[in-house]
Parts: sequence; C-alpha cells; structure tokens
Amino acid sequence: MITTHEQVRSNLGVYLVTAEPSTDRTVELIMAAVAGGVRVVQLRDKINSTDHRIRMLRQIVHRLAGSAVTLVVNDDLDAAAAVPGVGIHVGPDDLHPAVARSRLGVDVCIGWSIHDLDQLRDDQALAAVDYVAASPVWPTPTKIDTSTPFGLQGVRRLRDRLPAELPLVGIGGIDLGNAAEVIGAGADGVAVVSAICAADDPRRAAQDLVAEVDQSKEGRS
Ligand SMILES: Cc1ncc(COP(=O)(O)OP(=O)(O)O)c(N)n1
Ligand SMILES: Cc1nc(C(=O)O)sc1CCOP(=O)(O)O
Ligand SMILES: [Mg+2]
Repeated sequence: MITTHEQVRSNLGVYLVTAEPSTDRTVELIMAAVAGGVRVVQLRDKINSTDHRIRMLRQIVHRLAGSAVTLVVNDDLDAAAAVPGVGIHVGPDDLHPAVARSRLGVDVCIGWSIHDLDQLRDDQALAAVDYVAASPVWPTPTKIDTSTPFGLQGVRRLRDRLPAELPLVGIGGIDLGNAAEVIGAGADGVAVVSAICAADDPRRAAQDLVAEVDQSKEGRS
C-alpha cells in the first residue's frame, strides 16, 4: 500500500497554486500546467464561495480523470469533503490538520504551512499531514500577509528538523531562476503561482520548471 506521503513525494516536483479568482480559464491553465509535467495542484480562491469552489473542483477532477495528479483546495474543508479525491492545504491560522484528516480520511493529501520552527512541536499536526511548506521562502507580491521569509538557510534548517519521511515544498518568490537553489537547500518541490499563472505560455513555463527541478533533484542524489 502506497501512503499519501509517498504519492505526494513521487508527484513533487513542481506544485501549481492557482491565481485568484478561479474561473473556467483556471481549469485550462491547470490542464496546460499538467501537460507541462506538473503533478500537484492547489485550487486557491479566497474570493469566491464554497459552492463556486466545489463547482471548480468537480470540473478539475473530471478533466484530470485517469491522471495521478494530487489535487488539494486551499483552506476550505467543506469543499474538499464534497469532492471525492480532493485534499486540503491549511496554514497555522486555519483549522488544525488533524481535524481535516479526521473528516477527509487517509486517502487524500493534506498539506500544512510552516511559518516558524516552533510549529514543529505540534506532533499531532506532523502526524496528520502528507507534506509541509516552508512559508514563505522569499517575499512575494502574490501574498503580502506572510511571515518572515525562511531564506535558503531557513529551508535547510527546516529540512534538518522535519521527520525524514515528510516531503517539504518551498513557496514564495520562486521561479525558473531560483528553483534549483530551493531544491539544493533540501526541498522536495517548489510551489509557484506567478511563475506559471502569469506566464505567456503556462505549459512551456511548467515544462521548463519541471526540467529544472528534476535536474536539480538528480544532481542531489
Ligand atoms: C503550498 C502552499 N504553501 C503555503 C500556502 C499558504 O497557506 P496559508 O499560510 O494558510 O495562507 P493562504 O494560502 O491560506 O493565504 C499555500 N496556500 N500553499
Ligand atoms: C499562496 C502563497 N503562500 C505563500 C506562503 O508563504 O505561505 S506565498 C504564496 C504565493 C506565492 O506566489 P508566487 O509563486 O507568485 O511568489
Ligand atoms: Mg490558509
């Protein structure tokens, strides 16, 4: 039996977090990114309603049928619970990951943002999640209410202190020019919004990032 940690690890990686708000164009953007090699996707839309997110998730699940892509929704437990196969990403100011796990079961992916190393004392949270995110690695105009950036040294420290089996992704200010450094610091993947969503050719942007990340991971092993 493959655990969701192992599945998520094998799908990382480049992790697409969608730009807000979500529309039909978001679904096409996800398909382009997946065609470019992305295997983990988060629908992030804090503007629209749960009903809207559920409709978006159903469309995305339908279009991704038969693929092994990991799909999560940001923050919204009711939306995740309404659509089989959809997991959730939560931060320290959201519901606790153990609450999400008890509602969603063991077969979907649950991710958790780490804003500071003190959160590593929360054994229940670490036991409930399939990956953690270093949040943020660098400052980003895409989300301005972040905590103090980890930087590469912070990512290394976080990797050293995490349970070895728990995948780590970096998020915040990551693009083709610096993704390799985040992987070099010990991350298993990079999560991006603008590097794919703001690209003229999202499929090509995803492909280039995936190639860069894959090459950096090979160089590490
Ligand atoms: C992969 C990933 N990492 C971090 C975040 C940020 O989560 P959070 O701190 O809860 O902030 P919001 O996204 O809810 O504004 C994320 N969404 N995805
Ligand atoms: C959704 C999100 N969460 C962050 C965190 O630090 O927790 S940073 C972020 C946005 C990342 O956007 P971009 O790739 O354009 O920098
Ligand atoms: Mg959140």
